[in-house]
Amino acid sequence: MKLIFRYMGKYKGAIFLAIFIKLIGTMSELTLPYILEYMIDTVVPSKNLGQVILWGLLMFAASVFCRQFNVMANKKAIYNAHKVSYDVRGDLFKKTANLSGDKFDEFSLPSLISRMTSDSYNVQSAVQQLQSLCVRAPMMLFGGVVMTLFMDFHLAMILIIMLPFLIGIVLIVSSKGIPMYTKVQQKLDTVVRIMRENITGIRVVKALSKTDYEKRRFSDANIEMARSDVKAGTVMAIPGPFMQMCLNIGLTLVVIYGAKRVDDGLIQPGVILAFLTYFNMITMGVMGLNRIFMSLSKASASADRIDSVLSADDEWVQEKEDYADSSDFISFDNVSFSYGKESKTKGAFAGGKREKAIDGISFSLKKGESLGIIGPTGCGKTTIINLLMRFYDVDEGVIRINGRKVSSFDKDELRQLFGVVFQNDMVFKDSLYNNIDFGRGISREEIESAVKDSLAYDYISELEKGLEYQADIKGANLSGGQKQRLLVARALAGRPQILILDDSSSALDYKTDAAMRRAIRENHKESTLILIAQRVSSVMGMDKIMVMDNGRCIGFGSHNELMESCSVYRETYEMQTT
Ligand SMILES: Nc1ncnc2c1ncn2[C@@H]1O[C@H](COP(=O)(O)OP(=O)(O)OP(=O)(O)O)[C@@H](O)[C@H]1O
Repeated sequence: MKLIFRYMGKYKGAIFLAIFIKLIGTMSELTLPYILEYMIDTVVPSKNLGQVILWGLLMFAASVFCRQFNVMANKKAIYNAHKVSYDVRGDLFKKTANLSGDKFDEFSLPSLISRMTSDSYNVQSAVQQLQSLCVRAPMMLFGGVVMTLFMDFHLAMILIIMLPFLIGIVLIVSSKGIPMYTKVQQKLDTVVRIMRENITGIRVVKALSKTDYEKRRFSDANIEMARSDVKAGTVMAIPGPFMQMCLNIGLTLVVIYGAKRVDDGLIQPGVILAFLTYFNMITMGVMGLNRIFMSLSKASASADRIDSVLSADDEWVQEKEDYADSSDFISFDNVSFSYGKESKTKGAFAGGKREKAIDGISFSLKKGESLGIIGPTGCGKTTIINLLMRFYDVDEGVIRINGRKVSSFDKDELRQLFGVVFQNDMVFKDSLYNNIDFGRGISREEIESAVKDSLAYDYISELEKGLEYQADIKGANLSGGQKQRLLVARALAGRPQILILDDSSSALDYKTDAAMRRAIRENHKESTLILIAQRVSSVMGMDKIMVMDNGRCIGFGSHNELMESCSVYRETYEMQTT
C-alpha cells in the first residue's frame, strides 16, 4: 500500500479536493433522515401547510445537493485514479526497459506484462475507491451511529453492540485476502504467458495441428486462475451475508424495542422511521467497508508486485577506472558467465549439461576488424554479445572496449557504440523509414545509404511508396529476407563503431548474403564488425573467426588458419560446401 500512497502524494491537492467534496455530499446525505424525522414528528402534526412545503423543499434541495456533490466527487476520483495509474504504468515501463538481463529473466516477460496491465488496473481501482467509497462508507457507518445516538441513545445501543462483530469479521477475512489475490495474479501471469506464446507462435501451432493441444493448455491455466479467483472471491464474500443477517436482526430489534418506547411515550414514531433509514445507511457503510477491504486486498497484492519491479536493485553500477587507451578495440580476457544467478534456474541450460553459458573466452579485435563467430546452436555465441553490451555482468574475467572495462561506461555512452541486429529482431508497425530511423533523427541521406548497403534497396525501390511503405506489426507484410535487410539497414544507419549482426542473414540466399557483407565491409570500414552465423560461407571472409562449442572457444584465426588448425571448422566447411 505504501506504493499507492507514494504515487497519490503527487496529486494530494486534487485528491483532498475530491475527498472534501465527497465529505460534503455524504454529510448532506446523512441529514436527510433527520429532516424526515423532524417533518413527521413536528412539522406534519402542526398542520401548517407553509411549513410542510418549506421543509419538503429543503429536503428536495438537500437530496439534489448531495447527488450533485457525490457525482462531482466521483468524477474527480476517477480522474485522479487515472493519473496515478498513468504514472505507475509509465514508471513500470521505464524500469522494465532498463532492467538488467538477469532481473528481466527473473520477473519474466508475461509477469511484467500483467504487472503493467491488470496489476496497475487494480491499483487504479483502489485509488479511486480511497477517494470515494473510503470516505462514504466510514461516514455512513460512523455518521449514522452518531446521528442515531443523538436521536435515541437506547435504540442506538442495539447498533453499537453489533458493530465490533461486523468490523471484526471484515478485518479477519481481509487479512486472508492479500495472499489469495497474490496467487490469483501469479496464475494470471501463466495465462498471459500461454496466450502470448500462442499468439506469437500461431503459425507453428496451426502448422503442427497443435490447436487442440494449445486450447487445452490455455484452458487448464485459465481454469486454474478462475479457481483461485473464485476461492479468493468466496472468502471475501463471507462478510456480506453475515453482516446483512446481523443488520436484519438489528432492524427487527429496533422495530420491536422502538415500538415499546413509542408506547411508553419516550420517543415519537418518526424516530423509528429515521432509525430504519439510518440502519440502511449503516448497512451500506459496512458493505462498503467490505468492498473496500476486498479491493484494497487486491490492490495491496498488486502494489507489492509492482513495487518489487520498481525497487529492483539493478541500477547500472558504473565502475570507476583509470584506464589507458589500448591498441585493442575490443578485448575479452578469460570471460565466464552463467545465466540464472537471480533465480533457481542457475546453471540450467536448454540442451546442455554444462554449468556455464560461456567459459574462459579470450580474444581481441583491432578497430575496424571483423570477427565471425560460428558454432552449434546453444554454444554461447549470443551470450558473448549480451556480455559485450552489458545486458548481463560477467562472472569472471574482463571485457574492454578501447581499453575501458564495459562496466566503467555510462549506459547510454556504451549502448551508443553499437548498431545491432538480434535474432528475430522487431519490425514495428510504422513506415520503413521510421523503422530504420528508430527515433534517432538520422539524415535521409544516411538512411538511403544504409538501405543500399543492406541491399534492402532491391525491394524497397520496387514498392510504390518506397521508404514510406507501412510495415505491419512484427513486419507481417514483409518476407523473412526483406525483414532481415530492413533490420540490417537500421543497424547500419547510425554508422556505429561496433556493428553486430546475430544470425541476421539466415533468410537470405547465398548471393545476396555475400553481396550484403561485401557492401558492409566496403562502405563501413570504420565499424568493427561481429557477425554470428551458422554458415561457414558467411564468416569465412572475416578477418578473424571464433569457433565455439559448449561455451568454449575451440578455434580462433583466419579462415585459412582454421582450415589448418581446427578440425571442427574444417569438417563444417567441407560438409557445407560439398
Ligand atoms: N536468458 C537466458 N536464461 C537462461 N539460459 C539462457 C538464456 N539465454 C541463453 N541461455 C542458455 O545459454 C546457452 C547459450 O545460449 P546462446 O543464446 O548464447 O547460444 P547461441 O550459441 O547464440 O545459440 P543459437 O545459435 O541457437 O542462437 C544456451 O544453452 C541457452 O539455453
